[in-house]
Order: sequence, then C-alpha cells, then structure tokens
Amino acid sequence: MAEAEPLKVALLGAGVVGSQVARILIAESATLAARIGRPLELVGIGVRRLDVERPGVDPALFTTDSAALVARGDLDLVIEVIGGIEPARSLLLSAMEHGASVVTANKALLGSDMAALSHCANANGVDLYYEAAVAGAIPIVRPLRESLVGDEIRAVMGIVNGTTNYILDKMTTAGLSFDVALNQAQELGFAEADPTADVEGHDAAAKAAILAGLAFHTEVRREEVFCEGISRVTETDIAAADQMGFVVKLLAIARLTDEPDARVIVKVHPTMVPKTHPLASVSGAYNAIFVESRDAGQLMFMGQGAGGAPTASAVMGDVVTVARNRLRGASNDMQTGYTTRGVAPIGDATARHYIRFDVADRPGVLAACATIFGDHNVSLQTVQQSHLEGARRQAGFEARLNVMTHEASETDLAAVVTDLHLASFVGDTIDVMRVEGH
Ligand SMILES: NC(=O)c1ccc[n+]([C@@H]2O[C@H](COP(=O)([O-])OP(=O)(O)OC[C@H]3O[C@@H](n4cnc5c(N)ncnc54)[C@H](O)[C@@H]3O)[C@@H](O)[C@H]2O)c1
Ligand SMILES: N[C@@H](CCO)C(=O)O
Ligand code: NA
Repeated sequence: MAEAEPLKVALLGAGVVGSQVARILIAESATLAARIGRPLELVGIGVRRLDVERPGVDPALFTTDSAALVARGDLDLVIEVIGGIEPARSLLLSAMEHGASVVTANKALLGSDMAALSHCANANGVDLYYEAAVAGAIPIVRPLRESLVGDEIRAVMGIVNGTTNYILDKMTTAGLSFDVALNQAQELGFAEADPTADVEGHDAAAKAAILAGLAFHTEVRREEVFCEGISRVTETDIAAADQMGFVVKLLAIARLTDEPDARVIVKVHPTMVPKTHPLASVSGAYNAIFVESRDAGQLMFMGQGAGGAPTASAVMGDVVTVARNRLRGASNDMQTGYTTRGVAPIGDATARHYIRFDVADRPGVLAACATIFGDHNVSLQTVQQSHLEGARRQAGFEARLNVMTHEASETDLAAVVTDLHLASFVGDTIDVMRVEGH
C-alpha cells in the first residue's frame, strides 16, 4: 500500500560522521520509523573508495558514483557528510533538483554559498537542514531559525571550534605551550588533519557566517567575516589576561551596528572574556553559544561541537524532521523573512581593548601616551604600570603599561597603535586584544 512505502534515503560520505549516521540509520531503524510514522530505507551510500572495511553495513549499498545516486529521481532525502565545496555543492543541487530534501553538516559549503542552496531548496519545494554544521550536537540552528524567530536577536557570541578552545584551555589551566596543546588536540581527534582551518579561525568563520545570517535574517558569506585565529596568542597574553580577571577564548561574534539601517558586525578573533562570564567556564573541546535577545534575554547553549556520534545526533534530528515534513507534503521556506542588511567593515566594529607595551620610564611619558589615545577618541578605563627587570626588559624601555580602554572602534584603535609605534618612547612590541562581555 502507498502509505507503507518507506522513505528513500541516500547517504554521501562514510567518514567520521557518515559512519555514525549509517550506524544509527541501521541500528535504530525501528525507533526512527516509530518517530517518523514511516520506515526509512537506506538505498545507497556514496563513498570515494570501495576497498575500505565498513562493518555492519551491507556492501551492496556502497557506490563511488554519488552523482548517479543523487539523480535517481525517487529519493526523499539525501544526507551529505562529505565536506568541502565540490563535489558536495553540485551533488546537493542535483539532489534538490531531482526532488530530494537535503540534510548536511557542511559548514564550509553553507558558509560560502547559503543563498544558492536555499534558493534551490525553495525553487524545488524541498527542505535544506543543517543543524550539524554549527557547533555539532548543540541545537543552535533550529533555535535561531524557529524557537527565537518571534524575538529580536541582539548578539550572538560563541565558542564554535573545539580544537582552539582545547588549545587555549590547556595553555591557561595546564600551562602547556601552544604546540604541545595542539599536538594533544590532534591526538584526541578534534583537530582537522591540516589544523590550519581550526587554528587560523577559518572553521569558526564559516560557522559565524551561518550564525549571523540566521540571527539577523540576512545573507552573510564567509568572505565577509573578519577572521583572526589563535596562532599569535602567547603565554604572556594568557598570563596578563588571568591577572586582570579574564580568560582568552576564540569567539565568533555577530551583532548589529547601532544605527537606523543597522548593518551586521561579524567577526572571529581571540577575545578576553571576564572569568565571571558564562563562556569563560567552557573548557576542553566543548562549544557554547551565548545569545542575547530583546525578550528572552540571555541564553546559553553548550555541548559537544565535534566528534562522529555527537555530530550524527544533530544530523539524525534533522533527518526525522525532514522526513516528517515530507510525509505532510510540506517544506520549510528558507528565504522567507530574509532582509538585505549589509555587513559592516571591521573598522566600524567597537569593543573594549587591552593593550600592552613597554615605555621609557621618564617624566612625561605616561601623559604623552594618554594624549595619543585621546587624540583618536579612545578613552582609557584603567592603566597599570609595572617595572621590568632583567630579561623582560628591552634597552631603554623599563616600564610595562597594561591599558584597558573603554569601547572604541577598530579604526580609532588602529590609529592609536600606529602613533604608539611612531613614538620614540615606546618599545617595538605592542600587543592588543579585544575584550567582550561584562
Ligand atoms: N568530524 C566532526 O567532528 C564534524 C563536526 C561537525 C561537522 N562536520 C562536518 O561533517 C562533514 C564530514 O566530516 P567528517 O569528519 O566525517 O569528514 P571525513 O573526512 O571523516 O569524511 C568524509 C568522507 O567523505 C568521503 N568522500 C570524499 N569525496 C567523496 C565523494 N565524492 N563521494 C562520496 N564520498 C566522498 C571521504 O573519503 C571521507 O570518507 C564535513 O562537512 C565536516 O565539516 C564534522
Ligand atoms: N575541527 C572542528 C570540528 C567540528 O567542526 C573543531 O575543532 O571544532
Ligand atoms: Na548544531
């Protein structure tokens, strides 16, 4: 009978996440059928190589021809866990054009091309779900897209990369060097094979683009996200932050500018966060997203942002929802409510800033430094001076200044740093870190 027909599912990719998705689809088929109201039938798994042992899965399901698999024309659902831009992009567009709904964990693809994918989903009346693409198992895409859609998001600040959080946490709490902490993250399997995407913030920036788009109902592309990773964060930065009551976290931040036609500020950078802030206590490879909205106030979402099974949990939540939609003959319109807010250049972003530099210890120097800040409209909150001894001291620069500013724009702050560099009474090294949270 037509009602008893299973929903046909294809899986693309059988790596860390895909193998866990396959396991759940097979082992939990009865439970899934009960929750959906119809069985799911896994009809094919697209892989790159057939000569790999994949226990527990019928070998007849595997194919290296993913393009033919998604173009069968009778699929209800395609799950993409290959990663990267191509061939994932072409495969998903083809799947949707052939009438299948899509579930993907691919933040790189969504970060670069959300508009084309959501347009294709709408044009074909199918679903595009991607909970696993941001912060793995943590429900954050659907809370922003559905639960909070009647509210007004003010800001989203998140720890969305497990590898960098692990590195910064171990440098802070165990005194490990950057390299040792990174090696540990690689051994534990959080880091990418080439950890540049983690360390330089590119992975977090793709997730920031997705979060900003969801929070502010607009399209934000990865290239528009200001991105600075953690490779230049030193043990001195972490120790100085600690002394002042802060921890250093790599944050993805999205908020609106304070102007009538508000634009989106979206950025990823190492950030000093007060130890009392909810994000400060997120340790190890955990992820967390802190949301501030008009009516709900402050919300915190925390959990495992990486790993095969946690990420598969988010994929399967989407699979069940999309399957239910399919049975109702409905799809979730991705573009309704989309506005066309611009993304503001990073120079317009404001934050408090921490600045550390060495100066000559003689009369008038502190006043001259204060004048440089004042000349560029940067107001000082606190200034601490300490005397440098021995190896910490550069010839002629005997005092270290730790300065905390009030809120200042990146443009004004950059002008301050340029002028400090030009001043004969300031040493060569000027370290700056942005500060967020209260
Ligand atoms: N691993 C995680 O913790 C995690 C967390 C969140 C999101 N993701 C995302 O999930 C996706 C998969 O990640 P992963 O960790 O499982 O990666 P992975 O490298 O372990 O698996 C990807 C698999 O896809 C296969 N593949 C490559 N080209 C293919 C093709 N043309 N057709 C079919 N298969 C092909 C590869 O051989 C590999 O086995 C990525 O988009 C990743 O960003 C991963
Ligand atoms: N390498 C990523 C995997 C999850 O996206 C991380 O460390 O968070
Ligand atoms: Na998620």
